[in-house]
This record gives sequence, structure tokens and C-alpha cells, in this order.
Amino acid sequence: MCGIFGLVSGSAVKASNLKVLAEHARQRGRDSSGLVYETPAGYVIERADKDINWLLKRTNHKKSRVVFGHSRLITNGLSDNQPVVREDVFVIHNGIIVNHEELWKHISSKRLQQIDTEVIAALAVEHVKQGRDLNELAEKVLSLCKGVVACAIGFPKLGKLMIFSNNGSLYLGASQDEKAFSSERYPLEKLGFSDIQQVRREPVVIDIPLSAADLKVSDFSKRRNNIVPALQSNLQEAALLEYPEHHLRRCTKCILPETMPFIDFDEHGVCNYCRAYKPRNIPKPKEELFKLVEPYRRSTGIDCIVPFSGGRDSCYGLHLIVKELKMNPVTYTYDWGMVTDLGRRNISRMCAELGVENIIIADDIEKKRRNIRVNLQAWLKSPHLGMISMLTAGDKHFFRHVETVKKQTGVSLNLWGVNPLEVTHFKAGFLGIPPDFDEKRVYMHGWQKQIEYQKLRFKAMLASPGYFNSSLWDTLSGEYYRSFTEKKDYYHIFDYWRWDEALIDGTLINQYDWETAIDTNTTWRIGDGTAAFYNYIYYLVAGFTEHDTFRSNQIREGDISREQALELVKDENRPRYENIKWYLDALGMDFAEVIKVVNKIPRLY
Ligand SMILES: NC(=O)CC[C@H](N)C(=O)O
Repeated sequence: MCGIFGLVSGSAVKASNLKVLAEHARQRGRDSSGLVYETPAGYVIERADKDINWLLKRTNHKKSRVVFGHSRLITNGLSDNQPVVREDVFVIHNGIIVNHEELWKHISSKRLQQIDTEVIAALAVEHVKQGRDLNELAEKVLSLCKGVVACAIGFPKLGKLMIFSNNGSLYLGASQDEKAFSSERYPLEKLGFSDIQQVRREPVVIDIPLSAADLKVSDFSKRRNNIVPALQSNLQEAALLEYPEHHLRRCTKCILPETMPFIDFDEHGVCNYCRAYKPRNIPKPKEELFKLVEPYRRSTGIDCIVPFSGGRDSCYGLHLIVKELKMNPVTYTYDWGMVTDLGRRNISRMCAELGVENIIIADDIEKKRRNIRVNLQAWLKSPHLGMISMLTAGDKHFFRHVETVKKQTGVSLNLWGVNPLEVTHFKAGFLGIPPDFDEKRVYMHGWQKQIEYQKLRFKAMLASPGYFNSSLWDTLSGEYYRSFTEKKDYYHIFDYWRWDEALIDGTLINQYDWETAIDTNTTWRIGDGTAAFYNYIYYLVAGFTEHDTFRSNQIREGDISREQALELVKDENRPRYENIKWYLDALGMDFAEVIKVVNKIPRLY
């Protein structure tokens, strides 16, 4: 999640080395930053709600033998920052402690900050005060905290630094006169360390210059936007959301309605989506996959990359990869500012529980959200169901960074946990693209199709000039990577394991304490901050959502009956006030204003 790093040297640390470590940490989050460095007058801590590069230039650590840093993707406690300080201890932490509120009940000292990381600092202070062995601290922290903890705890008055993790997102490089740690292996390799170890539960204690002086802390904070809005309840506002019943004609076999783009019904009332359907949830023998991955297995270190959104399918996929396939994966997450807090917490839960490293590539979240905002403003001027994809275009860089992660880890095998029943032809259908029933998942799109798509979209963009804004490059380049990067060495887990909803939900919730949403009963796409909003629009205007397409596929697979599907979507299509509000808050848009415009869009029925 965040990037943490540090250098401990016999002489002044090299600025160029520090730059390599900081630059890589920045890839993992850049909402704010912090540094700790040693000076003759003691340890100085500087924190800023700015980029780590800004802080590095501003701070005077040229002569320091010890420098630690944090490049943060803020998940908890907007007004606090890392390193977190309590008394004589500082902590830099990557991960989310999902039970931190609960833990405070068992800590005798008072909570002073909002950030989850503070419990680690409080436990450390308590531990030292009780005169306990420092080595036992790691086990204590890890046994109490749920969720990823990959951290460094500094005790300047003892001349010690301790590092440990419960998921392996921490590496230590050592040479004769220098030690460096980082959230990932790659920057340490770049620095030329030949001796690199992954640090897990067994803590590593490093000597740092002893200092009797108190920690000197300074903050630079100017942020005005709340980039981690909380879920809220407001009955008055929620009442603005409409949920009209309708009596659309539906397919007699599945539940797709007549407003579905390109739908037609035969004389029995069966739709073309049903007629063209080829069952997808019929797994091949597992043994085939075992054979296919055999050449990629390694005796030590990671052997595959698991693209990991934190949603139910990638979470269950990870479970299978570790527990059944017995591989040693690293997860990869792209955070573009629309991963919900719940999604982030579920990533943290799964990685901690399975002891799996998480490589996160976090974009410039404020910028990405600004991009969505200008596109939503343009959309609201000329609402068009085929243009909703403009609001989710920013996440396509996910595909570009798969390649970054392959390069940086030197691992080529990708194992995807993509749900085979998740096909949403209608999104492009509303733009005028007919469904391609043979389409394969994830990595398929030809030139011709792209050109056709871009032409239609360009035409729709002309209806609202606001679309021609600075985000266009981000959209187009993301789509380019999505469609045209050469894809190899990948397999789909659900081609070999049947996708079974009850089993998946049960496993995740019971074995991993996986969190579900407060405003819906579905477990699908609850880690995606955009889904509640666009499904609201689809339902209101067209009378169906993604859920109708998904449940229809389940009917065709013989998994559920038509009656069950109708009942399920009646519940799943209900407007999700809390998440729609979160989405608009994150974009800095007014809920009532936006919803009033959406409510006025002419219906397709
Ligand atoms: N992304 C992270 O690893 C976040 C660390 C910590 N939970 C914070 O908010 O600072």
C-alpha cells in the first residue's frame, strides 16, 4: 500500500541512493509524505501533505547517517501523517490495521490521533516502558493487529530500529557499510545490493545512532480536499434517489428487458443473448493448470503475479492460488482513487491472512478524481448511457502497470481471478456497438473494433464540449494499454475452478472475515467506488443494471431460476445512497445537484 524505506550507513547516506528508494516508494502512494533523519542535535521528523520529492528537496539531511521515509496513500486519518510519533518512538507503517478501533480498548494509554498506525506506536511505547525484550514486540503487534502491518519502529533513545511484516511487503538489503529497507525488492536490486532478504514476522533489529534528545517534529499541512471521505447517512438526501418499478418486457428465459441494446426476442420470447450463449462456467480439469504453471514455479521467492482489486473474485482467486495451487504469489493492485475504503481493507485482510506481498501502484489520486469530475460535469450536460464509460476510463492504466510489475519483479506469470459470468456488453451497446458474443475475457480487442468504438464515442463527445479536457490523454492512453499491449503468460483461475457464488462468499466471509457493504446485499463490485453511481443511472434510465446481466448469465448456466434472479435484482438494483454519496464527495460534487440532473434524464421506456 504505502511505500516505506530507509537507509542506515556508516557515513552520510548517499543522496542518489535515497532518491532511488523514495522514487520507488512514491509509486505506492503520493498523497503525503514524511522523513526521519538524524542530526547532531537529535532525530528530526518532517511531514508534509505533499509529494516525497518536495520534502526531500526541502529537508536538510545531507550529513545524516540515517534517513527513513514514507510515501503515503492515505487510508485512515487524513489530518495525521506518517511517521507516527508517540513519546520517544516513531513508526512508519504500510498497510491497514482493520481492527485498530477495537485494539484501543486493550491499550492503557490514550488515543491521540485518527490514524490506524498509532496503535503500533502505543504498543511499542508500552512495551519499552514495561522493560520487555524488544524482540518480543513484533510478535505482540502482529498477534493483535488484523490487516497488513509492514513497518519500521524507531527507538532513538535506545539506538535501535526494528522492522517486520506479516505479509512480506518489506525487504532488507545489506552491504558492508550500509543497510537499506524498502517495501519492495526492486529498488534494492537497483541500488546493487546482492544480499537482499524478505522480512516477515521474524523482526530485524538494526543499530542506529543513539540520541538522548527528544524527537523534533514539524508538519507542513495545507490540504483542503478530504480525500478519504467517510460513508454517511442522511435520510433527506437519500430520499432524492428514485427506485421506480417498471413492467418492461423481459426475455422469457433470462431477465434481460427490452431496453437492452440490440436485444430481440424470438417467437417464444427468448432473447438473442440467450440464443447465442455458450456456457462459460464449465471448468477444465485442474490438473491442466497444475501442468501449465509447473515451469514457472521457483524454489524460493515469488513465482506469479495476481492482479488484485480487492473484489470478491480476485480475493477468492488468491485464496485458490495460495491454498490449492500452492503457489507463492505477489498481488498487484492499481489504486486510481476509486477503490473503496472497504476494498482497501479487504486487500489488507487477505494479504495479511495469506502472508502475501502486495505491490500497489497508486496514481495521483487527486488528479484522477479531478479527471472524473470534469468528465461527469460534461456528461451531465448531455447525458448519454453510452458515455458512462468515460467515468471509469481512468482505471485502464491498470493494464499498463501489469507490465511495470512484471518488469520490476522479473516474474512473468499472471494468474487472474476474473468472473466468467461478468460480461457487460450493454455498456458499449448503448454507444451503438453490437454485442460480440464470442469475445474472450480481459485481453481481447482488435484495431477495427477500437476504431469503430472511438468513432462513435467521438461523435457523442461533440454533444458536450466539456469532454475535450486535459483528461483525454489519460483516457486514450489507458485504453491503448488495455487493448494493445502484447499479452502472454497468463491464465484464468476460473477456467479451472468453477465459479460458485455461495462457496466464494462463504469462504471469504468465514475464513477471512471479509467485509461486506453496508448499503447492499450483493458482494459484487463493492470494492469499486464507481459502481453504485453508474448502476443508479442505468436502472433509472434503462430499467436494468449490471446485476440483471449477471443474474441472467447465472440462469443460462443453470445456477439459479428466473424467479430467483428477479428477486435478487429487485434487491440489488436498489439505490445505494452511502456509496453514491461517497463517490460524489470524493469527486467534490454536490449530491443533490447531481442527482437532480440524473433524475431528469428521459427514460428509455
Ligand atoms: N496505504 C497505506 O499503507 C496506509 C498506511 C496507513 N493506514 C495510513 O493511512 O497512513
